[in-house]
Amino acid sequence: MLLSTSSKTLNLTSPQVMGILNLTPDSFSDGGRFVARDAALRHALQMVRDGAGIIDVGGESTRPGADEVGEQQELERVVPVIELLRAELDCWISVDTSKAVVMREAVSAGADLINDIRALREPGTLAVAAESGAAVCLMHMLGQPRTMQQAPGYSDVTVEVLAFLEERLSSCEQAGIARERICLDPGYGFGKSLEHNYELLGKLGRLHATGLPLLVGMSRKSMIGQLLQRDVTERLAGTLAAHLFALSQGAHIFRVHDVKDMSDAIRVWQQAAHYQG
Ligand SMILES: Nc1nc2[nH]c(SCC(=O)O)nc2c(=O)[nH]1
Repeated sequence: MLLSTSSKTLNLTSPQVMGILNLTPDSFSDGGRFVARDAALRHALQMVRDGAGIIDVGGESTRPGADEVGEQQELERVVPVIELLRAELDCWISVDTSKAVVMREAVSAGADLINDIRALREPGTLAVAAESGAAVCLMHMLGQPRTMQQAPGYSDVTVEVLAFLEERLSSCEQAGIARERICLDPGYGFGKSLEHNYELLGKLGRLHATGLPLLVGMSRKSMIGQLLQRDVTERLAGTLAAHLFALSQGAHIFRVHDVKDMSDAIRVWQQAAHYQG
């Protein structure tokens, strides 16, 4: 299984860890720690040393209830950092954004993957993604971050998430984005109740129907915190368990804050899986 841009390819026969680099002062789990550019670079370098194959750079917090960030502010947060990372790192760089202009400038600055929680539904984003040549992650979200957790409802969450992703996939293909450039993400915590999230994790294998790589992101999220009644600094064990379950269901890319721990967990899991009958 591969994920490609117009000029390079990511080998997904081995699980890939995507390290989260939040450049937003209100990010719920490390808000404000990495706003300074040199701190951002140091953290990214450490995540690569710890096993990250992708660094995900985000300039807008999309935790439940978060307010939107303006275009100029998001550009000023992410573009200089992507330029800095590009100059120092060989790994893939993704930009976590839903804005067309941020996608365009981030890819020009060296981003390899457009990670869009709104699955290229915002104005101009399909065209920008298509002409950028970057890889794309299409994620399911019900509603918008400000209100998505108020009363999410589905008749069958897995069926509806799969249908949404297949619809976005066909929109991408019509826009000229080749399937080899696309990975899919069920969007844990984005318009889902606790039960919806765990049903979607338990049935994650259903999303292989698309034949595309799967990216999952559950790191320190409320689906861990609510179940365990743990605050955000106490969610590592739950985070690792959830992502190893996704690995057992064939997921390919794991978007986490704690890269070293996730890399260690994957190695131990793979060592045993190697001997599985
Ligand atoms: N593809 C993808 N991108 C994301 N960006 C965020 S921001 C909220 C947080 O990290 O809690 N979550 C995700 C996710 O689950 N998947």
